[in-house]
Amino acid sequence: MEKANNDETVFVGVRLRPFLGYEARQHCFTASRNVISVRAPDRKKTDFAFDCVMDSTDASKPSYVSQEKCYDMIGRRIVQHSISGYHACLFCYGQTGSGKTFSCMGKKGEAEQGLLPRLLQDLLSQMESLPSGQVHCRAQILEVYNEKLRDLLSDKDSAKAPEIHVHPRVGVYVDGAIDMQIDSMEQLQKVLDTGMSRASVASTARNPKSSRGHVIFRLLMEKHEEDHTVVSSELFCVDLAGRENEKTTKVTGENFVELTFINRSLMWLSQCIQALGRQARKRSSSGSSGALEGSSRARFRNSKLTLLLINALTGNSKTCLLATVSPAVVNLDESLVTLNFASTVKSIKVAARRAAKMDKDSLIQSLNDELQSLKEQLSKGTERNGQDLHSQAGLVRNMMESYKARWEEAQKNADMLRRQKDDALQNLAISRWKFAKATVKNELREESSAGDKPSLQQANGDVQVQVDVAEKQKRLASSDTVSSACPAAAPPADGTWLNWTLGDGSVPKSPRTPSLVLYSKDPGFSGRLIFHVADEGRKYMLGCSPHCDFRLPQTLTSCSETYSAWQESGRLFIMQTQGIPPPCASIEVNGDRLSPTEAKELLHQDLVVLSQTFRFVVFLRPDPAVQALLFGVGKGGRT
Ligand SMILES: Nc1ncnc2c1ncn2[C@@H]1O[C@H](COP(=O)(O)OP(=O)(O)OP(=O)(O)O)[C@@H](O)[C@H]1O
Repeated sequence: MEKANNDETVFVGVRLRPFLGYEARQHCFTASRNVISVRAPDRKKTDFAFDCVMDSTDASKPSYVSQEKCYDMIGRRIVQHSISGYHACLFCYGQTGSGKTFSCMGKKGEAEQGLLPRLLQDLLSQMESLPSGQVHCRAQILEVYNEKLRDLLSDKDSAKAPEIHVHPRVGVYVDGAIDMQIDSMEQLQKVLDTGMSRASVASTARNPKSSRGHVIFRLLMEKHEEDHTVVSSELFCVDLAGRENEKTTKVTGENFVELTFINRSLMWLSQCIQALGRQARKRSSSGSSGALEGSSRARFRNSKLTLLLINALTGNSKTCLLATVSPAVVNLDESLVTLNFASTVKSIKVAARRAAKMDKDSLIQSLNDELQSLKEQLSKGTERNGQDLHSQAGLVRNMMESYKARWEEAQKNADMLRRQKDDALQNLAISRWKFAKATVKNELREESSAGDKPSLQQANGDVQVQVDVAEKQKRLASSDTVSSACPAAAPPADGTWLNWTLGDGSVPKSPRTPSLVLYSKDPGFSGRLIFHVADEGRKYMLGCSPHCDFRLPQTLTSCSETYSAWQESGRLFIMQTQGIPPPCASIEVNGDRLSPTEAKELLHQDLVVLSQTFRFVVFLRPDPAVQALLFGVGKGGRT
């Protein structure tokens, strides 16, 4: 597992919401950059410094922090952490009605969207640039309500409540919760809407839509590699239920019971945070390793909320806290509790590590071994309580089956996407092939209408070959340099091309490395010149200079080092040298002119025209159709 260079603190942002109807417009804070200061009558002046302070009290002020700005200040970094392969967690903490759900989820309408939909949108669109079928996302939405775990994606209230387990290899595993495969933002938005519509909300004196449970959104991202390994990372976004003073609250009945559960679980969270803060201070004063002590770890087992968040808070996750506060004097005491909590969180040190690569077979094997050993213990009826062993075996079986099913589904999806991509490529290749064929046909038509057999100079109008024909034919006949890239040889005395391969004239062979194959109207020249871009990572220069790897005939339209071509993982790219103007340097691919700064991936059968003169067909794999066109195979060979 890769370790971060240095311990980092949790990123903490504070957001002041606007005044609500029940609050007298009496400010108790001032905010400037990253400091929020208490300025209230009869109160000690206190400053709190965080990573950022967001003032959303007044939309008419230039310093107003909108939902979009809030995302820029705190949300965007979560996406960066996730994309870089870290576990990441954002949690919102604050008094009831202070703006946690508004900040986290937002409201309908693009401008009012909260952090979670924004960051998911960003994350998914960044993932789109990765090779298709490689990353698979699954989402869970859970709620801890009255210390019970609820699956907000399940429509069956009667379903068995999910259970949290911390497995030494797998980490936090929620048994019995649905995890939805996510393929698009629309689908994710639907999942979010469904989950949030099932969250426990009630009207209280402080908030007509008060969350009565902690809502935990969990996105599991798995990057499947070709060597049958997987890198999994998780993103948590937690909208905590709001704290409220049990002595001063006006809530009663069921809402009061909920409040006691909320406050108790927040108290456990606070205790875990304080223990982590103490540990961080001890670590920095004694220089100790900082591994989480047993007693601190055990503390996380006190509540479902802390157990779920153990990964996010104990060091292997990049974590951000958004603390929300009311600007009003009437809520100052509660706001101070929030700011003190946020200060303690700020002192926690985490040593985040990138998620490790996991061998799929080895994980399934180790779960299977664990299951067999539990079964053995059960059959012997020894040691631990049989009921315990039984449920432990059930859990391991579920875990194993869920991983197997998930990975099989991921494999099926990847295969389907690969097939779709192959089909699309094939169609593209067919259209490129049609383009190339049409070009050839037109030229042949032009030639036949011209009547006479054209001279070499005319027939090969696309390549003004400046060589003696007899000499060239002699070279062709004697050449057997077919299969591999020629090393950069000394410039031949006759000034012809360097670093090229010639078809041997009788049994033309196709290149085995990504190549540019000369296409000419003269069948005596088509396919006879092959530029092999053989070595991965090497930049091959094309031009008329003797230093070029591939030397083009010197004409008015070609300059010294005019183009470069290179290979990356079997893919071929070309680009023109900057600063050389057209027509000296110009690249057309299938009739489209590239911009001077564009590096273009060349695909099999692409027709490339350099300096408006030299034509090449891109050859990436053995292909009878291209061979017939370029080398005359299947048409009785060359004459
Ligand atoms: N930054 C803000 N801009 C505009 N309105 C806000 C902002 N923050 C909160 N509000 C409004 O304040 C009210 C309470 O906000 P919200 O429901 O998000 O609080 P909460 O902290 O989630 O409360 P609870 O803990 O009770 O669920 C809502 O009407 C919300 O629209």
